Parts: sequence; C-alpha cells; structure tokens
Amino acid sequence: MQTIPLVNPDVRKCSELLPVMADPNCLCEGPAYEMFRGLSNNENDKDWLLSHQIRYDITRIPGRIICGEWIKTKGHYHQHAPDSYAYTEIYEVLEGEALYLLQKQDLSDIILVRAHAGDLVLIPPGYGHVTINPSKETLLMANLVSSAFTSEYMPFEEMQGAAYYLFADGKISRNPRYPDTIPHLREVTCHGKSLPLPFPQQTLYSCIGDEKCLDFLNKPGSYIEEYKKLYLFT
Ligand SMILES: O=P(O)(O)OC[C@H]1O[C@](O)(CO)[C@@H](O)[C@@H]1O
Repeated sequence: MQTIPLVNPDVRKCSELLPVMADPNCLCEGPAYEMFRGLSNNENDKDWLLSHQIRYDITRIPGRIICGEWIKTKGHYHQHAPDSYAYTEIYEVLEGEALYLLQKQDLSDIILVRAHAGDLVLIPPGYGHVTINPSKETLLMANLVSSAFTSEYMPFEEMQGAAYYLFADGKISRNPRYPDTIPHLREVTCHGKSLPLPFPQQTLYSCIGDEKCLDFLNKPGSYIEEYKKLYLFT
C-alpha cells in the first residue's frame, strides 16, 4: 500500500482528557493525540468508501504518560445502526503497541486486548472502547468504521473514564465511580493479523473494495453469533 500522507488532523487536546482521568485536576496541556479521518489512497477507494458508508482513519498517539496513566483515547460508545444493534468498528495496529479496553454498556463484560503491529482488533456491538498506548514509542493505528456512526462520550465523562485505569507503574485500578460488583478486567487473546471469518483476514486497507469483508460495519445485527465467539478466551 502506498503511504497515505497524514495531514490536517483533528487534534484531541490533553485538557479534553481530564474528565476521563483518574486525577481530573492534574496538569495537562497541549495536544494529546491526532486523528486523521476519512482517508484514502486514490479516487477509486474514496468513491467506494463513500458509497459503502465506511470511513478509514488513522490515529497517532505519542508515547507519553499523562497524570501517571499511560496516554489513552477519551473513550466512547457507538450509537445504534438501523438494525438496532450498536455500530461496530475494527482497528489495526500499524506501528507500536496498543491496549484496547472494551466494556459492555451494561458492564457485564470488561476486557483488555493487547495488540502489536499488524494485529486486528474488533469492537463488538455494545462495547465502549478506549485505546491505551502502554509504551514510550508512538502508536499508529488505523480503523474502519461506518461513516453513519457518531461517538457517544457522555457515559465515559459521567463516570470519569472507563471502568479501569491503567497506570504507567503497572498498577491497574478500578474506577471507584463504578460499582464494586463489576467484573474483573479479563485480558483476552488477540487474534493477530487475521480474524475468524466473516471478519477481515487481511490488512484493513486492502479490505476496501471487498463488500463482504466489511458488511459487519453497517449491519452489526447480522453477525451477533460471530461476535460472541471472538473474545471467549483469556
Ligand atoms: O473519539 P476518541 O475516544 O477520542 O477516540 C478516537 C478514535 O475514535 C475514532 O474516531 C473512531 O472510533 C478514531 O478516529 C480514533 O482512533
């Protein structure tokens, strides 16, 4: 794949992360991470993505510790698609290392997926997600998502972040605003560079043009049984 020039990012400011940090009063200034949204390599791919209501984004998260925590995305849920299941999303680590914290909206399941360059990580319907860069190196990751989706930040802001905080000294602590009955954070096995069918089995950019491979993004309700099998193993 030709390298896509990364220009004109949406910048998430560090101050915007304060409402989701363990210590919301800590000092955090300047840019936190950059989001390059709606990318494509050429007009053909651009048209295909537009006509299939899909967006390809790249996010660059520097290696940084913020208020004692590894740098992380703000965190959001996805709203429901017309089939009444929440939109899904798929990530690919391009460079560096990532931890994806996924929490089901009813809090019945909270999981952590560790991923390295080339690995694919799918966000099943109904799971909010936060990406953490647990290293001093820059994390570069791509995602494909329905362009009809919007991010719902409020649930994370109201609870001051996800159910668990990951600190740079290795400590993981439950966010005290969540009930103490929530499940423990279970680390699940990453599927690597290929997910079980019908999900992508190749680098995300090369899925552009393959209708079948990306159908799950706009029709989450059609794959419920397949999502259930994804993160069974710890
Ligand atoms: O919106 P947040 O929580 O800051 O997370 C940013 C991520 O979400 C996306 O908007 C897609 O879910 C990506 O562009 C980006 O990686």
